[in-house]
Amino acid sequence: MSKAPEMKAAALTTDKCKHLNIVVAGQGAIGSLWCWYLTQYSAVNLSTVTRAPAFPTSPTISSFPNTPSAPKLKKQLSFSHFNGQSYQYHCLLADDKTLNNADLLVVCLKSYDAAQLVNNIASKLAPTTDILLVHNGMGVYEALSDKIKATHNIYTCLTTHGAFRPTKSHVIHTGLGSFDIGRHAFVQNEPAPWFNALKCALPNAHWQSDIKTKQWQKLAINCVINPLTALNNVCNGEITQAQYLPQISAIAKEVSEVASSQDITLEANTIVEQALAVAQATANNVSSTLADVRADRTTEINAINGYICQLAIEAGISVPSNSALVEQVNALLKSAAPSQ
Ligand SMILES: NC(=O)C1=CN([C@@H]2O[C@H](COP(=O)(O)OP(=O)(O)OC[C@H]3O[C@@H](n4cnc5c(N)ncnc54)[C@H](OP(=O)(O)O)[C@@H]3O)[C@@H](O)[C@H]2O)C=CC1
Ligand SMILES: CC(C)(CO)C(=O)C(=O)O
Repeated sequence: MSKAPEMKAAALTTDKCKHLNIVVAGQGAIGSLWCWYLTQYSAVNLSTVTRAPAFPTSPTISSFPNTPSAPKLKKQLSFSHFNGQSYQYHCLLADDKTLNNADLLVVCLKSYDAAQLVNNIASKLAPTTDILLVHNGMGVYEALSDKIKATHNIYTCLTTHGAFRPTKSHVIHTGLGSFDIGRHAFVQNEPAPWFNALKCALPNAHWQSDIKTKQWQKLAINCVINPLTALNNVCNGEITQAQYLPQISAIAKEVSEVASSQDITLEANTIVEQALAVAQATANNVSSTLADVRADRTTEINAINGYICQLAIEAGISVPSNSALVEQVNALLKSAAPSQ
C-alpha cells in the first residue's frame, strides 16, 4: 500500500480551478472512483452519502454527534490503480450541513436506485446545488420529481471508465476511459461552472454540449450488446458472429424508430455498425448486464431496452424484439423464478 503521490495534488491545484463543495452519493465502484480522484484534488471539499455506514470508520471519531465543532464520520478506503499501485484514503460522510452547502451532488447509483435517492435527499439541498447523474441507461431524469427538475440544474455523465469493487472498502480502476458530461435535456455549449475543477481532478473529463445525442448513441449500443451477451452467457466479442446479425438488425431497427420519435436521428445500420465496433473493441469484457445476471443482481435492462419499450408505448410504435429481450433478461434472475 503506497502513500498517494503528493505531486499529483500539487500539480492539479491551479488557481484557475475554483474551490468546490462536492457530495458523491453512492460508494459503489464508480462512486468510489470519483471519490478517490476528488480526494487527490485539494480544491474540492468532498463528502459522501452511503446507504448504510457499512465501511469501517475510525473508532476515534465515529461516535461524535453531528455538531459543527465535532469531527465528522470518516470512512477508510483503498484504491488500486490499473498500473498495480494501491493507496489508502478516507472520505467524510455528508451530514445535513454539508448537503446544504454542496455546489454539486454527483449521483453514482444504479439507474433503478438513483431517482429515489435524489428525491429523498433533495429537501436537504440548497436550490443552488447542481445535480450530476452518472449511470448507464435512461429514465432517471424522468423519474425525478417536477420540483427537483424546476429547482436544480440537472447534468448527465456518461463514462467508459472501468471500476470494480471487490469489497465494500476497496475499488480497482480496471480500465482507463473517459467521462462525458453535459447539461441534461439542453444543448449547452458553455461548461458548467464546476466543470473546470472536474476536468482538473478526473482522468479524461470532457464537456459535451449535446449530451442527449451521446446518451442515445450509448443507449443504442447497450440495447444490442447487453441483452444478447446476458442471454447467451458470452463475452461482448462473441456477438460479432454472423448468427447474431438478424437479431441485432431487428433491435437496431426498433431503437432507430423510437429514437426518431424523440427527434434523435440514429440510423439502424449505424447502430449495427457502432454496436459491432464496440463489441469488437471490448471483446473480452463481460457486459454489465451479464455480470449482474451471473451475480444474481438486479440488472439495468429496464433502463436500457426497457426504456425503449416505455417510449414505444407512448409513441405507438411496435418493438417486439426489445420487449422480448427485457422479459427474457428479467427472467434470468433466480430471484425472478416462480416459486414451486
Ligand atoms: N462499474 C463500472 O465499471 C461502470 C459502471 N457504470 C454505471 O455506473 C452506475 C453505477 O455503477 P456501479 O458503481 O458499478 O454500481 P455499484 O453497484 O457498484 O454501486 C452502486 C452503489 O449505490 C449504492 N446505493 C444504492 N442505493 C443507495 C441509497 N439509497 N443511498 C446511498 N447509496 C445507495 C449501493 O450501495 P451498497 O454498497 O450498499 O449496495 C452501491 O454502493 C451504473 O449505472 C453503471 O451501469 C458505467 C460504466 C462503467
Ligand atoms: C459498452 C458495454 C457493453 C461494455 O461492456 C457497457 O456499457 C456495459 O457493459 O454496460
